[in-house]
Amino acid sequence: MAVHDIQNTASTRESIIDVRGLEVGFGDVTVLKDLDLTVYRGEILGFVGASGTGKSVLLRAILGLNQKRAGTIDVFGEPYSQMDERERVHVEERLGVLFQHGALFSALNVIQNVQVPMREHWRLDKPMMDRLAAVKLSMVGLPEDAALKAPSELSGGMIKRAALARALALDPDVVFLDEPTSGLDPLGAAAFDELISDLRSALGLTVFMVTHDLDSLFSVCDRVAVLGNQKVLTVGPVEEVRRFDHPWVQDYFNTGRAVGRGSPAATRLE
Ligand SMILES: Nc1ncnc2c1ncn2[C@@H]1O[C@H](COP(=O)(O)OP(=O)(O)OP(=O)(O)O)[C@@H](O)[C@H]1O
Repeated sequence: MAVHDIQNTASTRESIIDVRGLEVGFGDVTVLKDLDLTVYRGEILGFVGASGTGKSVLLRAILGLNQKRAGTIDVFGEPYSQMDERERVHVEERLGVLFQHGALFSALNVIQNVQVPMREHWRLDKPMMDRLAAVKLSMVGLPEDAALKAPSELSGGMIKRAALARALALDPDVVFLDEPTSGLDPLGAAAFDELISDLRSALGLTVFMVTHDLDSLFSVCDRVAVLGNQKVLTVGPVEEVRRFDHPWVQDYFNTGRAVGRGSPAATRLE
């Protein structure tokens, strides 16, 4: 079945990630099949679907961390799987990732965490890396004294911000966010959404955001893609996607649960 693309703007916008006919599975289990999805430069794309449908599997497949069985994934117009090592490393530098729960290295302090990608990809002396990492921490709104703290000393919101600073370490074109607001209180989640939106405007970022958070979809996402039946069922502006005739979509968006952040109803969706 072809993707139901409510707002097909392919002719006018630059595709940054183009997934066609993707199949990913593990052993006897097929998680994704015949999946098509395009991410356009400069947009914030929200990616939703029931728990366990394969949102993180897709994110990891795009990053080359999950093997695909079939299909193509083009990143910046080039097929990822056909790149040589040098091209792949270059593309990796343009993709920042905030994994679910932040995934900071517990043995490193905050500024050292931010410097991990810099050490892997760049040859810079320590004073320069310290200066660059400090800029990233300030961009995500962390106070200066957070730099030398261990991850265990940070609040949930600060962990997300530190992980975002690490995702931004190499000045990427695209950031992948896996459930960035999960575990945050309503105000913290709203502040994080605002930060994403501000960074997109300031840096011209493209954002691929896996989320369960309805408020994020309505407040910051330009388009929303829905994963179901192993593929993208529909993609478009949230106000149109919410009208898509599919039981999960109707249940998720339109059963009175798409209400304010932090309400008991909204919390059930986390
Ligand atoms: N490395 C792996 N080996 C085997 N099965 C896997 C692997 N990674 C993911 N899966 C399976 O793929 C399915 C989809 O997992 P995934 O984490 O992508 O779901 P999700 O949509 O992100 O869920 P949630 O919203 O709960 O985070 C699950 O059944 C999961 O067990």
